[in-house]
Amino acid sequence: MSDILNKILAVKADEVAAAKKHRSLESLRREVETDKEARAAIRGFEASLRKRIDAGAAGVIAEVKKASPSKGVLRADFRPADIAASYAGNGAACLSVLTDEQFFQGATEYLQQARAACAIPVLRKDFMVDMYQIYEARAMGADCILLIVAALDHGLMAEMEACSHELGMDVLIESHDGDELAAALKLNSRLIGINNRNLRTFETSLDTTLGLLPRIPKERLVITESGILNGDDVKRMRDADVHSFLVGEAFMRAADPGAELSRLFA
Ligand SMILES: O=C(O)c1ccccc1NCC(=O)[C@H](O)[C@H](O)COP(=O)(O)O
Repeated sequence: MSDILNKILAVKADEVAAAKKHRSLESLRREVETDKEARAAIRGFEASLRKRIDAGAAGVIAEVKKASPSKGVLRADFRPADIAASYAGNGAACLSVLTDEQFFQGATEYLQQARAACAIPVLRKDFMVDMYQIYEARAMGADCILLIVAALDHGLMAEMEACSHELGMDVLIESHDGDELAAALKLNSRLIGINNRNLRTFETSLDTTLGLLPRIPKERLVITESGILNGDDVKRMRDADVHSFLVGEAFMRAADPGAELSRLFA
């Protein structure tokens, strides 16, 4: 069955094949592994979230996303550097920047512009299907990558996680149901994302996070993702002891994304 997630994954496989023709994995790997300056400049993604949470605040991963398959264009006047500076100035712990072009109107340059405009860590938000993209993520300056359990078999996911850690990046493992969560918990990363949105149907419910929460050991850091739209949503999560949030649409639709972050998480 070809749902949107399958379509995205098929396009990704083609994109990676094309990228490898342009530049080999060996060449990309060599650049990443020998760039000591870039390695030293990696910003700690998990550390930034934990710092906020330990101080009693929410750990907000603020998303820089022009458009999405479920909602279309969210922000026509899209200036990643301004958005990033606005988020950082209003208490975001980290950024998530869409680099997928075809489905989210994202770009590698947007990640680079956003990261250069602030001092907080940046997640490359894309659909990883091949080891090549892990090196690509580091080469473009990402501090963290996303692995979506629904998109990967366990062996490849474990290999991608190990490689990312070796390169100094943190890894956010995303799941949406009990089986995916069980697979996520077999990995080493402490960052466990629960996506409230079903990526195949777009149905979104915060009950997804609340339902899976009791199964997650305390040493993992739970990040509730998608569908956080107002103060009641934030309160519902914080009352359940969930203090990390990945938010896109609510900020992207606001005239001033940073001011909206500040208002939502006041
Ligand atoms: O957002 C979509 O329409 C979408 C469709 C298919 C795969 C992934 C998709 N979104 C990625 C995300 O998970 C969200 O960008 C992120 O969690 C923020 O969600 P929101 O606050 O609801 O914009």
